[in-house]
Amino acid sequence: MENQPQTEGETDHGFRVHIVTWNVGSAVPPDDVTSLFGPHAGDGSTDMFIIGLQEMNSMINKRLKDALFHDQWSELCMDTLSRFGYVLVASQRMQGVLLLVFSKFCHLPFLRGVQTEKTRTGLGGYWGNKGGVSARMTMFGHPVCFLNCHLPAHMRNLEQRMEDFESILQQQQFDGATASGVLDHDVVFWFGDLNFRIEDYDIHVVKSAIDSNKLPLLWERDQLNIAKNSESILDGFLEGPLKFPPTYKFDVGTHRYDTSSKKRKPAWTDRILWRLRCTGSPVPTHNAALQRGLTSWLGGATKVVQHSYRSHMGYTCSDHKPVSAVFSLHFPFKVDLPLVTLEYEKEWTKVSDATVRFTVRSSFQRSSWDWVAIYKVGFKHHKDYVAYVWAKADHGSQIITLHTPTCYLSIFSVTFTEEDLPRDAGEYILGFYSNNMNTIIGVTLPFQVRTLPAVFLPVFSDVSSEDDSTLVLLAPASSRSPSPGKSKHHHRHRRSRSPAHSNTPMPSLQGLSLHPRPLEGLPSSRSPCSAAKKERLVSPQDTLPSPISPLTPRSPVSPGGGVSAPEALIAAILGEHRPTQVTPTGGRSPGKTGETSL
Ligand SMILES: O=P(O)(O)O[C@@H]1[C@H](O)[C@H](O)[C@@H](OP(=O)(O)O)[C@H](OP(=O)(O)O)[C@H]1O
Repeated sequence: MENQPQTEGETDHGFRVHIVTWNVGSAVPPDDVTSLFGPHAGDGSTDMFIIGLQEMNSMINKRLKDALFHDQWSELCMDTLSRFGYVLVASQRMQGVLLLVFSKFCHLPFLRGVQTEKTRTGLGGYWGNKGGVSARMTMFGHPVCFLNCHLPAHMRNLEQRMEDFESILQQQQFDGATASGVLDHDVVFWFGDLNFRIEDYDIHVVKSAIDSNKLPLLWERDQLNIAKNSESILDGFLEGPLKFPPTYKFDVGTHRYDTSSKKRKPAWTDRILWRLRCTGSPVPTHNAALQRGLTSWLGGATKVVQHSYRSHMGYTCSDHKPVSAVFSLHFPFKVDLPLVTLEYEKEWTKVSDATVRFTVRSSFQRSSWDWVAIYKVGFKHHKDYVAYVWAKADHGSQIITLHTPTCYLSIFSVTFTEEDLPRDAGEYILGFYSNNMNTIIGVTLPFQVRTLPAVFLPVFSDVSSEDDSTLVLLAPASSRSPSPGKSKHHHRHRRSRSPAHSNTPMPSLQGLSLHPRPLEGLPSSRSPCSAAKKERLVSPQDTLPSPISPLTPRSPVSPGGGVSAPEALIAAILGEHRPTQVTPTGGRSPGKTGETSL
């Protein structure tokens, strides 16, 4: 029963995932899609938002434009969700089929091994008007896959739908030893315009069942419900009750079912299902006996509870209505030790103090193209930074190496230049981007930056504050002061190859003050994304501009590539203070994996 939908509002404190699917019928996006994300989109109760669209306008001129910029739907979703503190983690598009994965930024360090796939099934596999796009990752150590499909239309094509789904599942293979196929993941969410129809009844019977709210009559004639009893490929897929009317097909601009000459029968074409692997992923540890014991003791499998499954009948721009579902995921254990932790080295009371220390676990494989960035809360994706500096393994100044029972930790520092520092007041975070893992793998809590009236600020001197916790960053107007670069008191650690360096003379800085944000973990800012200085990242390797999608993995990463147990968990269970030692040479070398062991 635990996998059965609960009634809305039931108390549950899992990891909340909100999924939306919508066949947008080539429509231009409406001005506001906030309601798709539920009445509580901004209250931080949702951990991830997943959006699957089908039939986005993919005419050739539109696709060229979208290739140069983000498509309008992605922009709209990013604009909407970034206001609430959600960051785009993955996106995959195939012609009109799009998948967007957003997460609260505080979860980014624990979403690893992000990979995407796409499979064309249109025109015998040559055309991407139909098919599937997916994104997979481990969430706190547990492999989860999201698959958005657009299957063939029309009542008669039931068999083709099943064949296409099977072919998508077969063709989508991810790198890595575990969870290489979609169904190998502990949890799979399958959604989209699956195009299943209501059999037998004619259009009048279907419409009258809808009008008289006798939906259960139609459930038993729904092709997907019927197929679940006979098609082995559908084994294990679960779906909540269809308590909303069929979401297809409407006259565009109305709430009226199709009155065109096509006379399509209403159907629940737009669906959201989920599937759990029979046995969950094992608790990661080197000790096989310990692993078996812990896995069985902890229950082994991730549990999923559905909290709502509904349509959004108010939208009229497409011949389909959007459908959404909210789930909570209950992980038997969580891998929640960050691979990289960041901290401000000290109070940034002057420009030369803008130093960030970051601690890297030995098992994390660094790259020359990793960077530390300042992000304004409300940022949209990992390249939506205010500024960044390379965190090169060879250039970062290593401070110390600490040996712990399970690994060794190396501490480095990087320094932002005056030009890098935020000009806008607001909430910011620091993030560490891993090029190998193609994600932000370390974040700080948000901190406040306040602009102070520069006229009151002495040049290059600390400003006292009534509040002891207030950190004040001073930066004088250049017209009133020498360049800090020339000041012997304020030597700036300008990195010769810092991507954040600009040759353009920068406008003078306002006085800024940084305040540690008192709230723990949860982003609450709804401020729109900063229009502050943005510089395109051009790595020394790159001769071309950055990829169009900032989230396209540059190199395959290996899912399930060995996530070791959280020490605290093992220690707690074993009653030991010191868990089994994992040495850097203990067979846990991350190699090329995207999911580096702890
Ligand atoms: O645009 P695509 O991806 O090639 O496929 C079309 C799409 O599935 C439409 O929803 C469908 O219209 P209906 O929903 O009205 O059936 C149309 O059928 P049609 O050819 O009968 O118009 C399909 O050809």
